[in-house]
Amino acid sequence: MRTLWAQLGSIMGSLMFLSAMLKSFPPFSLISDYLRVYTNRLTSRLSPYVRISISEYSGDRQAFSAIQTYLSDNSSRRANRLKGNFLRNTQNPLVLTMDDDEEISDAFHGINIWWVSVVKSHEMFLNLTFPKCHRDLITSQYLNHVIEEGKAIAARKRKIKLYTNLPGRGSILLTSTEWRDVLFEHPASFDTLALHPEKKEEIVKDLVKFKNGKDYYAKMGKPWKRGYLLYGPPGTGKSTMIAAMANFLNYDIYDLELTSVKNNMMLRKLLIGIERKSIIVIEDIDCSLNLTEKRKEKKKKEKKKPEEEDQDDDNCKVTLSGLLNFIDGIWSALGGERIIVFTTNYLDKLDPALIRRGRMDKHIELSYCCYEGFKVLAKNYLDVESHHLFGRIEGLLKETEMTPADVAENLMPKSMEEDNESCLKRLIEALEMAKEARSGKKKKEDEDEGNRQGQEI
Ligand SMILES: Nc1ncnc2c1ncn2[C@@H]1O[C@H](COP(=O)(O)OP(=O)(O)OP(=O)(O)O)[C@@H](O)[C@H]1O
Ligand SMILES: [Mg+2]
Repeated sequence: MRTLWAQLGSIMGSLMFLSAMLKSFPPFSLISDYLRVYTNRLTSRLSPYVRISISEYSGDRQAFSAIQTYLSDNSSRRANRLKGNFLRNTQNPLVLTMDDDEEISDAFHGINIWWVSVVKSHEMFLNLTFPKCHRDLITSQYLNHVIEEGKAIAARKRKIKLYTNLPGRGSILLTSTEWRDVLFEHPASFDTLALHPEKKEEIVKDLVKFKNGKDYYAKMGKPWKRGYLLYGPPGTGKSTMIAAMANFLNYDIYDLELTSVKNNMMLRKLLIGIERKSIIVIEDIDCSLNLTEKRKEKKKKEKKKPEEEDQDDDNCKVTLSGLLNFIDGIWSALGGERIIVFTTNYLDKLDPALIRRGRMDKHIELSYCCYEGFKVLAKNYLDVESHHLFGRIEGLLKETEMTPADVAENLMPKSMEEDNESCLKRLIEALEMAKEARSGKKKKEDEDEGNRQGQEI
């Protein structure tokens, strides 16, 4: 049928060509117009097909790119002529899309549909042709299906990126800063995180609620954002948890190095450049604020007048209020689906204003390795789920304070030949040493306390 129609189409095409030729001779221009109008009418009357032409400037740019994604996915499997584009910073940099004027076919509920990509005067059109009798189904259901499927394909193919703020290009004086991205390929997941299962489940549930919470936040009239404060000693998995969060949510990470942001204005500029579906991370927030404190002290020494100080605050550094504005003010106004994570080793060093509830919605403590955490690490590093030495390790973990980082280091085989038993024994040895050191320290503290009390008496 389509072949027959294609032949008829070429006859109509010839008539259109004739009309265009006649147009160039003024005496025949009226005939030319008639010929063109009637050929068009005849074509649409006779044609058993409908053609819809969608322009890239048709309004909803997102819908157009979703259709493109859907067609690219289909075309790379079916079309004979493809266009290849190379992407930066990806493992599979070649992206294939259908070439101009190449046709690909699709089917929906048994109906055949044909798509052609056409470029006219620098404008791209996606033309779809389908049998006239299915007009309602195609316009009401098929097009929605294509857009939704295209969005889902894009989400599946989305690669997580890690952004860091670095000095702007050409900025010798380091007065400007901009985001630079690399592909984020950290393998951490909640499955491989050494954490008590109940705590893990609670965090995962919280993240799922946030990710699916668009309507919920809108109903509450609150911006779609959530703040997490991760605190605990070094090596307890704070950074690893951020990586697991990004992989779980499929969000980009924006690692904000606050100490290299010169002032509030620069901070604002950076924040405006953050896309949605992102985790904004400020690691070691206590150190960033320390820096602010040190500047304050320095200024006190220089004995500046208060007005001068305020001006300096705006011009020379990121202030606590600038940061709070980012969390509550500007940040809230920037759209949604953003998570902010602060990490610190010292919870008590932080300004209460920064961590009050509502700003940091959830405080998560990451602490020394528990037995449940050890079992996860043993599975990760040795692929072992039970062993006769596990009981001994469980007892020792209760009596010591060893970080998951240290447990992992001891568990890791030192050579290809080293067996599980030897790795577990090394961990037991390290735990016993830590236990001894701990009891020695405690004894010394008790003695010191005794001496002190003795002196007081
Ligand atoms: N809870 C954990 N689960 C799994 N691995 C962990 C965990 N904690 C630490 N590790 C391991 O130890 C290494 C260091 O952990 P990580 O960098 O996440 O610690 P941190 O809490 O961010 O430390 P710091 O306070 O120094 O930044 C990681 O590469 C990881 O292999
Ligand atoms: Mg860290």
